[in-house]
Amino acid sequence: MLAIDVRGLNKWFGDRHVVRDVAIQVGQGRITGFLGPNGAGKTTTLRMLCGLLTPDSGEGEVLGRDFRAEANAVKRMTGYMTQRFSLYEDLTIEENLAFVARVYGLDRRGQRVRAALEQLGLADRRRQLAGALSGGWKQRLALATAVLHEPKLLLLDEPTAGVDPKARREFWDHIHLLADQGLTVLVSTHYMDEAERCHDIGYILNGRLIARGTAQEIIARSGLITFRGEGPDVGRLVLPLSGRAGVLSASAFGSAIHVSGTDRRLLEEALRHNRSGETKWEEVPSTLEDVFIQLMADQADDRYAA
Ligand SMILES: Nc1ncnc2c1ncn2[C@@H]1O[C@H](COP(=O)(O)OP(=O)(O)OP(=O)(O)O)[C@@H](O)[C@H]1O
Repeated sequence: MLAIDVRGLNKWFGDRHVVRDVAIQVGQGRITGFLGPNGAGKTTTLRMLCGLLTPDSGEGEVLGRDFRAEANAVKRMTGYMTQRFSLYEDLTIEENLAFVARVYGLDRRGQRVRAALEQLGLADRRRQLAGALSGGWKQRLALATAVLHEPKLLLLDEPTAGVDPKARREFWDHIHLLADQGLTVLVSTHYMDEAERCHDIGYILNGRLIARGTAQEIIARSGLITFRGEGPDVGRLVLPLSGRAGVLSASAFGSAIHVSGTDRRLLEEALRHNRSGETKWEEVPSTLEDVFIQLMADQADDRYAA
């Protein structure tokens, strides 16, 4: 079942066309990550889908409603967790939840607060002041407040920026539990590890949705071939390789470099040319990061062409 089925989505800010003819379908209970450079139009797209921002054009359904005519109904069924979520630092976890429940005029308040505390593993800490919590726990509380009204759609804006790896993992485990219960999740992110935890990915560039699918599908469709080079000072090869024909991207990963392209012959020729004898090359499966680096490089080329 589709939670989102929208086409022809456009948005202008003044004379700037920031979302261009986006068509998108999202299955119910799927977690979809949206990636793309700063200012690409991710947040604007997601806010329009959730009824938080009025599009200039577009038609279709979100959560079974006409997403433009019934934008308010869609908005009410959406939970929104922004990067800079606001909590009341001098209230406890439980008081924060109870406060949000009152502000939104929710029914069954006590029951909802108890359920959210349980669901997100906050019950033992419910009397702790929000201000005294670590980043990971604050973020979990923010998630609890975002789902208190039992939304059908959850919008997360770079949800684990600045959170340590253990807390990130636990946060994502909770997101998956919510999705398993039918919640559809849209995530805007710059982090590859977050993207890899999503079921599907959308890549937005200059307001256009240019890649869509699972990580594996996007990697396969890119046709990207990647070689990994290892050896002493291998990082110094990044610059000379970057300029060569057939090399779409070259970048350092720890003590190795990844060199990618779509034309095998040209790529191998470039590597042969830079062979120093000390560098060992092996072909490796392209990663999502390799593909995104290439997509970003394409954008740079577009700019030069414009
Ligand atoms: N309310 C607004 N008024 C005018 N311009 C806006 C408004 N909101 C966003 N923009 C512009 O629209 C473009 C797309 O912004 P958007 O926030 O959707 O990008 P993004 O892909 O989410 O970027 P980031 O990764 O930096 O969050 C940007 O150039 C931004 O400056």
